[in-house]
Amino acid sequence: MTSDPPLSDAVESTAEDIASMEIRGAATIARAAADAIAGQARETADGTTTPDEFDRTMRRAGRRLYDTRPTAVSLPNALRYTLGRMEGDDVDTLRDSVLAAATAFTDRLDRAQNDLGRVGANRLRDGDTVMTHCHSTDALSCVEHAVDQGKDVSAIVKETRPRNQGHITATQLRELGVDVTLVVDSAARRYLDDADHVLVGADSIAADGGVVNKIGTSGLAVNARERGVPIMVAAQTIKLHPDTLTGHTVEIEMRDETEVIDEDDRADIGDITVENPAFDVTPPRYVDAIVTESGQFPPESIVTLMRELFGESADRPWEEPDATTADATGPTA
Ligand SMILES: O=P(O)(O)OC[C@H]1O[C@H](OP(=O)(O)O)[C@H](O)[C@@H]1O
Repeated sequence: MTSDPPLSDAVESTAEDIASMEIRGAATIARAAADAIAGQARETADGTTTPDEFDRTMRRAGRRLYDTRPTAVSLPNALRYTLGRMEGDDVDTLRDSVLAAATAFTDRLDRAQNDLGRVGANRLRDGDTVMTHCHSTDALSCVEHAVDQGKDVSAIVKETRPRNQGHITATQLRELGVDVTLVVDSAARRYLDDADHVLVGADSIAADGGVVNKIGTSGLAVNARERGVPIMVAAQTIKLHPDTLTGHTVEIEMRDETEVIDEDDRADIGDITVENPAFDVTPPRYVDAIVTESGQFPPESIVTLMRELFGESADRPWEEPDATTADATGPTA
């Protein structure tokens, strides 16, 4: 039996960069995955490949990308869109169908983020202060549109340990001309009295309206509710997790402990356990609005939009055609 040929550099390097978080953020991961699938399609359609081999290689590329990070559903949704539209009886037609789907997908991403930003901006008033957590391009789009509308917006930016994505948020908000106050995560409750909104993104949204986002979001939301500060989640519809329609839960990624403490410090402390969950689940009752490119929704009604977009269940085109569909389950927070 011959072994499978290596996957393209586009897929291998994208998979490595997603796993190491060189490429990060749910929408950015989705775009990179679609581009990598297009790169694989171009490379595989080299004139010697059969249609069956093309199909098998593309699915293998999808699996390589799928296996990198488990929580952000934008990645499998990008694979659903691109591989799910692969069709044709010859390799050129198969390749062209994948390339067209990848281009359509990335165009939709741009439009969705822009449309969502306009909706989110309507919730922000002149003079408002938002508190942010992590770095979300969807959330920043809302601020950018508010600024474009001439509104003066300020931000309290949580650092977001362990990887400090708050620094990226602070940099990009400054580029928009927004006044930024950077705080450590544990100072959030103290500064909530100065905030008019909590504004966060999402990695996945479950059918019950639960929001899976960077670890610390749920605690922030509980504190914000106690202080009466509304919680707005900016999430284009590729963040909707169709497997949750059929009762599956969203797997929470556990990352390496060296992100939390370096090996020397750890050795000095002695025998301890270090846990590093990347995400948590904010129950729908703590979320005021989910802002998408299709308008804003109370979390309890997001399931309607999810059914419209995905039907009752979602395909897994990165799997072999005869593979069983079991396994989107995993530990949840
Ligand atoms: O798609 P956009 O809004 O850019 O990002 C969505 C989310 O992705 C990030 O995760 P990570 O930093 O990749 O672990 C954050 O949790 C952020 O809210």
